[in-house]
Amino acid sequence: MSGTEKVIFRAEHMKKYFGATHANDDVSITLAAGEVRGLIGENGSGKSTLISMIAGLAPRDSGEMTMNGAAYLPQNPIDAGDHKIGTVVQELGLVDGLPVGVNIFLGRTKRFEKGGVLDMKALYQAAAEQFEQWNFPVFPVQSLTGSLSVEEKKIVELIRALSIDPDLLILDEITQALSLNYRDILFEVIKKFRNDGKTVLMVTHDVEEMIEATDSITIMRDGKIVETCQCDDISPDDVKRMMVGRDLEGDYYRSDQVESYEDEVVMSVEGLTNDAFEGVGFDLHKGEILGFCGLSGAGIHELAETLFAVRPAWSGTVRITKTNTIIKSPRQAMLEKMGYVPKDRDKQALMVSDSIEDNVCLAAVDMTQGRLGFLSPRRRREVSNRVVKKFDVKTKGITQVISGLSGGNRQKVNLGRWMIQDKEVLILDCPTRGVDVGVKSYIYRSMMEAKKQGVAMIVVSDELPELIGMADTLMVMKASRLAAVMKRSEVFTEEKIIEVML
Ligand SMILES: Nc1ncnc2c1ncn2[C@@H]1O[C@H](COP(=O)(O)OP(=O)(O)OP(=O)(O)O)[C@@H](O)[C@H]1O
Repeated sequence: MSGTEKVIFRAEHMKKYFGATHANDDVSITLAAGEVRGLIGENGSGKSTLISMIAGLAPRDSGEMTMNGAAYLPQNPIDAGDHKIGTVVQELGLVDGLPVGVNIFLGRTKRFEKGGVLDMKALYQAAAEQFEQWNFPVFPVQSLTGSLSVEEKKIVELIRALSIDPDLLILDEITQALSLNYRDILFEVIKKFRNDGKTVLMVTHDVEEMIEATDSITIMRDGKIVETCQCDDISPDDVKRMMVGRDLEGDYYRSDQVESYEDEVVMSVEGLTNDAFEGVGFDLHKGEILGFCGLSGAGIHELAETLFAVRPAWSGTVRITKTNTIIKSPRQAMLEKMGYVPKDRDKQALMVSDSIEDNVCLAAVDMTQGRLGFLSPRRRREVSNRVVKKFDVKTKGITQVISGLSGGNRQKVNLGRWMIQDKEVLILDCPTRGVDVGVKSYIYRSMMEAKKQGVAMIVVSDELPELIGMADTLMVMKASRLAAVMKRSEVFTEEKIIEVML
């Protein structure tokens, strides 16, 4: 920032330890009014830790902060809100058992009290108005929050942060949870903040997106800030190099432009229907990467759940052709050599209070049995260490509890525990959500290796470049139905796909 700009927020010499881990090591950052600042760094570099201290979620060990010119030491997120700082954190921070409207004003319901009683009608009305004010479709504000999708929950968190009328809005990896239509609305919100002279601090692992959306970028590495640069003078490769401290070589995605897989059909889906989609049918071939995309509400994430029988089908079948088995439960799916990585890693996939070892071995139980069929502690350790090593999980060891890992490192465990197994069909819902550029390219390489060995993959994703870069076949869903099937050789372009999606 230049010397003439008004400083809105300042943090100086912030330090935070978790045991021996120095998560923030003398971090200083200054944000100006009307500035959109990006914060980027590898998984575990300390971004969320910094945000937690600013948002009043975690106390600092040392360091000073000011907000709007006054000393700032938030006791909790409500206190941060009172100082005009609104934050959307990386992990979902809503109470599932409360209505959407109540979550939006949680801890701030006093203004809806009349004679000591909450005026729920006024609260719901105000919640609906918040959605309208920011041009989001109004969600059912009286419904329980637990009934919403991951994406919808993120929007509720965003609306909650916006409802405090913040001078500083902090967004920790929100875009990766959103489909294109909601991303567009979010970018309009960010523009409005800039135009109104307010400030945004945003974290995303998508370097191109960050350069597009922000004015300047602060880069973190190993708990320290290494650089802050203006977006006008910087390329995506520059940012990546500063993040990892070296050049990242090679392309992310596969280079061939023709679909390539075997004739053998490994899974056949017919007329699959439930509350989220209708009449979905396709064949999945050995070694095929089959991508699914669609706007929010198209049903792609629910389809992934249904293929693995986590969500019931009302009609239709998912059949594994080799054994002619119709999949009716996740257990049966696992026995039929299927694996599933859900989008909601903390609620649907991982046991966050348990260790890396327990989480790996739950999914890879077949690999951890000894000769007599009992669980072998030695094999459990071997398999867990293999995941940590192969996926470069930043941790002190396999006994570390998942909740102590950064978001991206949790995702590495979530994905790695399936990818090390001898599976024939993998269903990957947003496989690279929250992982940094280096790990992303490793995941894509692992997918290509698995493909060569004949593993068939269904990749559901909100990232079109990822699907365009990796899929043999792309299925575009619209309004709960399959709207188009495209082959790699037809050359997928974002324009073509978006045209079908809209
Ligand atoms: N509650 C905790 N207990 C122990 N260690 C923690 C805890 N929270 C974070 N850490 C450690 O602090 C370091 C920084 O983590 P942080 O979540 O800030 O990284 P990040 O840059 O946000 O990563 P990501 O991109 O993966 O979200 C990591 O090594 C992480 O394991």
